Amino acid sequence: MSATPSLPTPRTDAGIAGLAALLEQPERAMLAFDFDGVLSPIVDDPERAFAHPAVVPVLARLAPRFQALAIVTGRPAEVVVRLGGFADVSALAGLLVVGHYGEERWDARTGEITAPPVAEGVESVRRALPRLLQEWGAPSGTRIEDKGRAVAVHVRQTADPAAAAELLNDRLTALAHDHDLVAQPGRMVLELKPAGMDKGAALRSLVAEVGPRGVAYTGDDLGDLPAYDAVEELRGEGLAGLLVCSGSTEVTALAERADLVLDGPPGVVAFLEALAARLDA
Ligand SMILES: O=P(O)(O)OC[C@H]1O[C@H](O[C@H]2O[C@H](CO)[C@@H](O)[C@H](O)[C@H]2O)[C@H](O)[C@@H](O)[C@@H]1O
Repeated sequence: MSATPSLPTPRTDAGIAGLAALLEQPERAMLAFDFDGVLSPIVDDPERAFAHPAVVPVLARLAPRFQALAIVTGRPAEVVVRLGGFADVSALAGLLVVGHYGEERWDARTGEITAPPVAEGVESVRRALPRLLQEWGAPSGTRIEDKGRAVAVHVRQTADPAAAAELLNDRLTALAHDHDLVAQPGRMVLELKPAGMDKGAALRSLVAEVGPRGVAYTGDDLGDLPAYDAVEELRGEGLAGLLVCSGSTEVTALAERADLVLDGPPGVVAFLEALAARLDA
């Protein structure tokens, strides 16, 4: 017989209260997750960033227990649904997926995506980028990811990602501003996206819609910091909150603020399995 996995103890009082609220009233709590680096291990090719194999099974165990499960991603919602394998999983029929930092919403029941029109600047940037990257001397391995509603420039596959980011990030940020876009830094990536939406606004909007008493958010990257801010604000408004970090050596800003730091996507899966086991016990 296998032993029930043990739940880690959050390192803050607020986190201990947040986890207790999830365990005491899961039917009044929402679990929200980032995708890349949290539910899916970081890989070189964004198109191959499939969810950790244990993610769908454990989310399917948790879904009937919790008021809501949500994914809040910087990716297009459709991409995350595909890479995650979330479509057509009956236990996940209520899964909430918001893409592009909250601009897009996937409906699990119909498979449809709701979104505003694409910002004009995105098309101009998409056209200009290949030539500009060449002019700026972007090193071999620099990759453009056309996200439809945003454009990302990846340096993970260059020989020296830090040097490539040093060369490109200020230029890309100026380019974003010239086209009424904003620059969103991430793990060896800089994204040019429309202003006005971030994961904090997206999470608050989900909380307003679902109405939980407790919320846990798990992130790993700089784009998740506004969601951390939102959880802290919600705590101030009386909700129980748990800040979870999928830890890495690439970004440490979340680990400094988190109640619970886990060891990357395998650590996130182990935590969710322990949560499910505790609720099943
Ligand atoms: O909000 P997220 O779901 O975390 O999306 C953030 C970015 O994730 C992707 O890039 C990251 O993951 C890639 C695949 O593992 C990796 O190659 C890259 O270095 C990471 O930055 C995605 O490609 C970006 O568009 C997202 O903005």
